[in-house]
Amino acid sequence: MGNCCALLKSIMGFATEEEHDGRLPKQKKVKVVFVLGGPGSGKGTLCAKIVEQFGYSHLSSGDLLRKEIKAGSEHGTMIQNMMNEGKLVPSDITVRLIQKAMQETDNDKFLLDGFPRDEENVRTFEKLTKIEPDFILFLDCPEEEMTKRLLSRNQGREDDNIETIKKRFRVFQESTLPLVNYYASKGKVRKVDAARPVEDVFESVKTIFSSANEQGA
Ligand SMILES: Nc1ncnc2c1ncn2[C@@H]1O[C@H](COP(=O)(O)OP(=O)(O)OP(=O)(O)O)[C@@H](O)[C@H]1O
Ligand SMILES: Nc1ccn([C@H]2C[C@H](O)[C@@H](COP(=O)(O)O)O2)c(=O)n1
Ligand SMILES: [Mg+2]
Repeated sequence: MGNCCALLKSIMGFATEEEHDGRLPKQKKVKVVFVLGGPGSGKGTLCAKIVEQFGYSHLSSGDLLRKEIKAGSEHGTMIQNMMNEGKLVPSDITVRLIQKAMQETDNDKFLLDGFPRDEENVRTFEKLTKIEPDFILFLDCPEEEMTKRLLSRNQGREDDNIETIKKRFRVFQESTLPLVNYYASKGKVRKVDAARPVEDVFESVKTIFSSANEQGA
């Protein structure tokens, strides 16, 4: 590797082409599950349970972005403005945060919660990590139920207000659902009815992860 590439890698925290091959730097071969669903469908709630039972590490892209805002990083204000508008943050920023978190986590199994959200997220993730997801867990829930959950979540999220929630639903419909359909056409989507009580949803999720374990997926 040339000095220039090494320098770029140390500054930007990403691997050069020759290091890729489906692995993170340090030759880490990883399993990735994308956890998708509308705002308030229960992604974070279910991920916490999957971590406990199946030993994955949970990376929420929304949480990583919120950490950037809190840390007062270079992009913090822009990220905050985008989030308050229910818009998506540029993929380069989100993917680098995910990549860095994966590199810093001593595990080879990751749940990417709320990622990818659009086609640009997918393209950037593939380009920078060369990782293909094992499968997509899709939490299917009607907007009416998700709205009720978000308005009573009470975690101090500025985007949990009815105007922003409507914008987030629109982004989900227009940018994220087409991705779910794309992965479904490749047989990669495991869809769960998420409008039921948490324990019932988790029963379905457990079946999916147990079967993935058996198949070595
Ligand atoms: N199956 C469920 N039934 C009832 N309430 C639920 C269920 N799953 C999650 N909740 C509650 O709904 C709220 C939203 O859940 P959660 O934060 O897990 O959703 P999310 O998909 O991660 O949302 P976001 O996309 O906004 O991050 C939380 O208050 C959570 O406790
Ligand atoms: N891949 C992502 C994930 C999240 N964001 C932004 C936009 C979302 O409205 C916000 C909150 O995400 P959540 O915690 O609900 O998953 O974060 C993004 O731009 N790109
Ligand atoms: Mg969440």
